[in-house]
Amino acid sequence: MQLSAPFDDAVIDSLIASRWCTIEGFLDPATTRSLAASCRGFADADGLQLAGVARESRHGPSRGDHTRWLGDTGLSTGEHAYLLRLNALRRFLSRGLMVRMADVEAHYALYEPGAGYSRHLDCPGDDFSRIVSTVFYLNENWLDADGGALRLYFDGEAPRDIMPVAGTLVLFLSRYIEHEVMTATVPRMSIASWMRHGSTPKLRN
Ligand SMILES: O=C(O)CCC(=O)C(=O)O
Ligand SMILES: [Fe+2]
Repeated sequence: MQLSAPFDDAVIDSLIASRWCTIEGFLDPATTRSLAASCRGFADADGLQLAGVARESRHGPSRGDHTRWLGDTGLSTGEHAYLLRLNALRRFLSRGLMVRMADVEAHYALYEPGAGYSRHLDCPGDDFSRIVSTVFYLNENWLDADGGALRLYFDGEAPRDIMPVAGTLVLFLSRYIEHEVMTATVPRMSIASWMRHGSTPKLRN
């Protein structure tokens, strides 16, 4: 797959109609594998930190993932490819949704077995600078029995579970979709990203 492969207009239609969608094969398998190896490497070298909400808050959502922001210490080839593709998607969505998203922020996340992230919105307090949330999954050979779904909640409808399978990118409108990371029985790796209005400082949580 080319990094410059076009995105399907159905992505825009789904985001408008349902406020979420998935893109399969967002990156090629080799790049996806290299990102998984980097995430594992950071974990092994103590290069991930317990995420902000877990460290700082006794109220609000509880969260057990360990994270590392992309770009804090330069970019690997795989990270560069990921951010190129994500920024192409940001420009595509900005046009399609007619919302100016100027910026992305992205972090690796590793959930060890038993860790989750309770039901929450990605817009803490009154900060609505995050417009679109995306999560790119890095887990090859994931089984339903491993758990670890991302559960999306909707008013008056059954929740939807997305399995964190390598190559899948899930997208949703940050302001509207409450969601939860269910615990897994094996380590669960991803890159969570947000497309934002560019005018406010990054949230870093
Ligand atoms: O990993 C996921 O599926 C979702 C992560 C999430 O909700 C977050 O980082 O805010
Ligand atoms: Fe979230």
